Amino acid sequence: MACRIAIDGPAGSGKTTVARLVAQKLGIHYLDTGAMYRIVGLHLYRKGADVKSESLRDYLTDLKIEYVDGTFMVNGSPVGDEIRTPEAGMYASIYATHPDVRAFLTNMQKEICKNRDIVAEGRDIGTVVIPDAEVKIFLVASPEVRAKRRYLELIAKGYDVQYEGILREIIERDENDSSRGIAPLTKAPDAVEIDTSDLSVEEVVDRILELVHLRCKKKI
Ligand SMILES: Nc1ncnc2c1ncn2[C@@H]1O[C@H](COP(=O)(O)OP(=O)(O)O)[C@@H](O)[C@H]1O
Ligand SMILES: Nc1ccn([C@H]2C[C@H](O)[C@@H](COP(=O)(O)OP(=O)(O)O)O2)c(=O)n1
Repeated sequence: MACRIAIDGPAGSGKTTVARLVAQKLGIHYLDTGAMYRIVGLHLYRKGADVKSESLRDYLTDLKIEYVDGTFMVNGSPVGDEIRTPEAGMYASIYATHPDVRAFLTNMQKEICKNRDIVAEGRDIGTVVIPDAEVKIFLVASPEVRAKRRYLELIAKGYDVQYEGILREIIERDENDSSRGIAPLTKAPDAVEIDTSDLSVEEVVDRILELVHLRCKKKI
């Protein structure tokens, strides 16, 4: 039986960092669903698609997303850092509220997660993508802590950002992601909540691994 680990939470709670490490330590697949929403968000923004349109399907027909050995390819080319900007995160959050975008990506994500040991991270993994996941984690941290982490991360990458602007963006995306009508960011009833505000990355990873060994029984 597969061991599927769902890690959900708001921006900057540590999902990507801990999910990659858990997957690496267990030697299993890893899926960053946020990257998929960022790819689609940037694509739709560049096409000038109106998120209020009834249908966005026509804008998605020429977007081929492939997932090859943990790397996303878009129309045959590997995805670059352009999806990691605060703007791309905001476009992702905006267009992620549209049912056509969610259907397009959720079907792909379910396929990738089918019948394999995997760590998948995002907003709706434990509630929509893998609702029967063996392990469900919901990471939380204060907006200020998450903004500071994202600010330091972007500064280290050479982006010219201000902490106050990042805090505003984080709060706006939190509101967007948790108040939308479809697949909102919310803790699944059977998810284990971990407040990462005062925990190191290693401490968060260790807590998740303890749950994996408990819930997945086999030592994967
Ligand atoms: N527990 C933690 N303590 C300190 N820094 C963290 C912790 N978890 C993640 N970070 C750092 O915060 C930044 C954002 O983490 P990330 O994993 O991208 O969050 P998310 O995927 O939830 O948006 C990264 O630079 C990461 O190294
Ligand atoms: N499973 C997912 C993953 C991301 N999204 C949307 C909502 C998020 O604000 C954006 C960007 O997600 P991403 O995980 O890359 O953002 P952070 O790394 O948490 O800052 O995409 C979603 O609606 N569902």
